[in-house]
Amino acid sequence: MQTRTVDVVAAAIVDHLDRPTRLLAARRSAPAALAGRWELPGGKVEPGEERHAALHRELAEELGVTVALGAELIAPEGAAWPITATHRMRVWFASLVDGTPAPLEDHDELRWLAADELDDVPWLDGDVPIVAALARHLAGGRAVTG
Ligand SMILES: Nc1nc2c([nH]c(=O)n2[C@H]2C[C@H](O)[C@@H](COP(=O)(O)OP(=O)(O)OP(=O)(O)O)O2)c(=O)[nH]1
Repeated sequence: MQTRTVDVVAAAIVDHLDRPTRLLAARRSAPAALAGRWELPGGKVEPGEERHAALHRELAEELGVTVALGAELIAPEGAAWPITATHRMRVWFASLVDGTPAPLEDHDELRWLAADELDDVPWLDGDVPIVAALARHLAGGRAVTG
């Protein structure tokens, strides 16, 4: 039987899209198997929902913020990052437009991490290559505007 792939969207929220130096990381509080691991805020795209709309909805629900989306962080093989055997994730850079991020839902801690601090937290396994790509952007100081 073929398993359907679950589409996830997430945001690499940075301090500035024109010269990113820090990334907002979120620690999961549930489910138990993932609690304590760090990720990019976001979630599953609902049936019939457009990806950007899903991402804005998730960020409002989880962090209480509005963002401006920048460039997409494209995976080496196609746009989507294969985060688990059944889930693939699209990632966009984003910057805050309104609200102060708070761990309202699904997370119990948030941290702004500089390029040399990204390894300080235990990321979800599927995020490790994504974070490595993000580290290069933070260190490189190039614009990630849309
Ligand atoms: N949001 C997010 N999910 C990730 C990341 N890396 C990773 O492997 N995942 C996995 C964890 C989950 O199995 C899945 C996303 O599910 P989720 O629980 O965040 O989605 P959701 O907010 O829509 O949750 P729900 O409605 O199903 O409760 O993708 C990441 O960086 N961000």
